[in-house]
Amino acid sequence: LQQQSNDHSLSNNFNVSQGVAVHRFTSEFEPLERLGKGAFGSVYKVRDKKLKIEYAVKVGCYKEKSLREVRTLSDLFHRNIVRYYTFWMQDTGYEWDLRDDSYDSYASSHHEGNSESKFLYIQMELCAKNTLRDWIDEKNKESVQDSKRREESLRIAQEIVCGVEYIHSKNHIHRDLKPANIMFGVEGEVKIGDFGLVTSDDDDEERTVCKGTPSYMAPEQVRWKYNRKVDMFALGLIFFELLWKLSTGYERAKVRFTAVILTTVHMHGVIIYQ
Ligand SMILES: Nc1ncnc2c1ncn2[C@@H]1O[C@H](COP(=O)(O)OP(=O)(O)OP(=O)(O)O)[C@@H](O)[C@H]1O
Repeated sequence: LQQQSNDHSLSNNFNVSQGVAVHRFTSEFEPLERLGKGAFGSVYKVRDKKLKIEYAVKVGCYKEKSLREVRTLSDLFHRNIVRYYTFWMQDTGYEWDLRDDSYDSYASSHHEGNSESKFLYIQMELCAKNTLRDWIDEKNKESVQDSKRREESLRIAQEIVCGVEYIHSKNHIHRDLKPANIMFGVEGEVKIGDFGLVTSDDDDEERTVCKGTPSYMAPEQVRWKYNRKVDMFALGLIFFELLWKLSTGYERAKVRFTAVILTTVHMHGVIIYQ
């Protein structure tokens, strides 16, 4: 697998995709299930036909910016970060037909006449289906506060911090940390995923537009000038949700409001007396 990963390094893949790999997805993998759908595209559970090993493959329209997810993932190797294997581009997309559980590949319709590859495929390790969002929702269903919740929350929180610390040590900012982007590996270990909004900690150009998920975004993230601390803001909100039952949007908004006030106080040295 390491060899395969090396063979298909960032620079090699362009050549591979323009040459032989036109239908690589369906020729090498058996798609088993659609795991999720996001802004970029869909993520599929697949089985490698030769190796008989299951992976996750993310399929979306190719844009120059979508390569930053691949670039970052290929730079990261950590137990708490979803493992990247390889990527390639095809001029055919892929659509899972939910009505009859069948699937088909399709040619791009919106870039017709353009001979360049138009779909990006990212092969990753397969994580458990339930994300941290599901874990929190499940815990919130329990009427009495589960005594194990604190214990498990602490372990999860520590692992998220480990992953984020590593991302920052490589000079990246995730920018979209939220429970739905935190998954679990085979041993229940945390796996941070969805690096679609990742940016470099010294790349001002990428920060001219407001990006992220509003309910987890640091207040300064709407402006151009911010740094890795925006990830820490999101972490704080995730820790609240891990530990306490914030079942309504109103409760969530209250926590976020408090967090914004505290951040403002911290950033501007303002003390508010009530
Ligand atoms: N490696 C993986 N293993 C298992 N499931 C995954 C994996 N990667 C993603 N998923 C599932 O697919 C869903 C969509 O993935 P992801 O968030 O990466 O896509 P996206 O298009 O970038 O979404 P977004 O709109 O949040 O940016 C996730 O919520 C998760 O449930």
